[in-house]
Amino acid sequence: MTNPIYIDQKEILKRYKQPDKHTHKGIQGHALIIGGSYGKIGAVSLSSKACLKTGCGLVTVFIPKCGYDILQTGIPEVMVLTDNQEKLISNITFDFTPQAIGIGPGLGQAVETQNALHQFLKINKTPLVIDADALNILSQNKEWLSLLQPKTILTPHPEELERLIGKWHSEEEKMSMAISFSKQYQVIIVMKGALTRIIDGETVYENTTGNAALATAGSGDVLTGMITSLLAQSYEPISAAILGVYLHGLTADIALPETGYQSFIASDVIANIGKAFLSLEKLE
Ligand SMILES: NC(=O)C1=CN([C@@H]2O[C@H](COP(=O)(O)OP(=O)(O)OC[C@H]3O[C@@H](n4cnc5c(N)ncnc54)[C@H](O)[C@@H]3O)[C@@H](O)[C@H]2O)[C@@H](O)CC1
Ligand SMILES: Nc1ncnc2c1ncn2[C@@H]1O[C@H](COP(=O)(O)OP(=O)(O)O)[C@@H](O)[C@H]1O
Ligand SMILES: [Mg+2]
Repeated sequence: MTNPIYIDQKEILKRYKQPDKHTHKGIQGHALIIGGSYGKIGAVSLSSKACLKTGCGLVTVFIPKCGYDILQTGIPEVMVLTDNQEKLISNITFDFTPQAIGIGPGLGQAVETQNALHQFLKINKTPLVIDADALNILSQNKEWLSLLQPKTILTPHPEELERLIGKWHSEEEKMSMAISFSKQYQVIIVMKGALTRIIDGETVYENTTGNAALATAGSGDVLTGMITSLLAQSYEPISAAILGVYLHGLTADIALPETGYQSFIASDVIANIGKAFLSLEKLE
């Protein structure tokens, strides 16, 4: 493995763009988050709220019918489209053009949902973040990987990564398998874990923020929303991944003195996104 590029303040300030003071919600990016199934609507709630709080102008979710009231009352700022099915997604349709899509949090892996993902991937040309069950479905149908647009962002945790690229026997082997996979399918891999690395072909980035407080349900769903938001705001895919991972980790570093490791939850990531952005502005 070549030496990684550290994702630190210097790397972030090269990429971070302050919003234009004349901007408006119509040009600040419209993101679509697709996911959820019965019992896992929370994953979409977390992801879509994080998406809004990371600065895009509009967020729509596409979820099964059972999540409609939950989303509309829980996060009134988010717009909601529903599938025909009550408990799962079976046919992904929407009548607008988002600037970025995040798919997978809480999605489940029902056969109908697998078919819906397949049909979606066949026609999708929008910048895309793929997480959680959407990754698991791809792992079971590896021939669909060739449908992905170049620079699609995949965000696996270690178990999802293993399902996707196969078993490794050493850290070196893991890295070389991930690099080969990234090159073969031209995808960006956010390899999540206690240490998060981002693979873009031969180039490897290593994050410097975050701590064990992030080992909590839904923190990855939040990351998906954050990266999708940055992608919708016209960041290049690699910059959206780098900035998203850095800000996500920073929220836990900022909150730790108040929450400790134990009481920090995914909603605390969302609550601290503002402070994470403000700390970048101070550095400029
Ligand atoms: N509130 C909600 O609705 C939540 C929904 N979630 C959804 O639940 C579905 C299943 O996702 P899960 O990730 O829980 O299930 P998975 O079966 O994909 O992964 C869980 C397993 O992965 C391994 N793992 C995870 N992080 C690891 C690390 N850093 N090092 C080593 N091993 C690690 C562990 O063995 C763990 O038991 C997804 O769709 C996800 O989005 C979860 O995100 C939890 C919260
Ligand atoms: N010990 C840790 N130190 C730093 N970051 C961690 C640690 N454990 C988990 N994380 C981060 O938390 C997130 C967990 O994502 P994921 O496993 O997908 O959670 P979920 O599916 O529950 O939302 C990832 O961004 C990961 O890098
Ligand atoms: Mg996850």
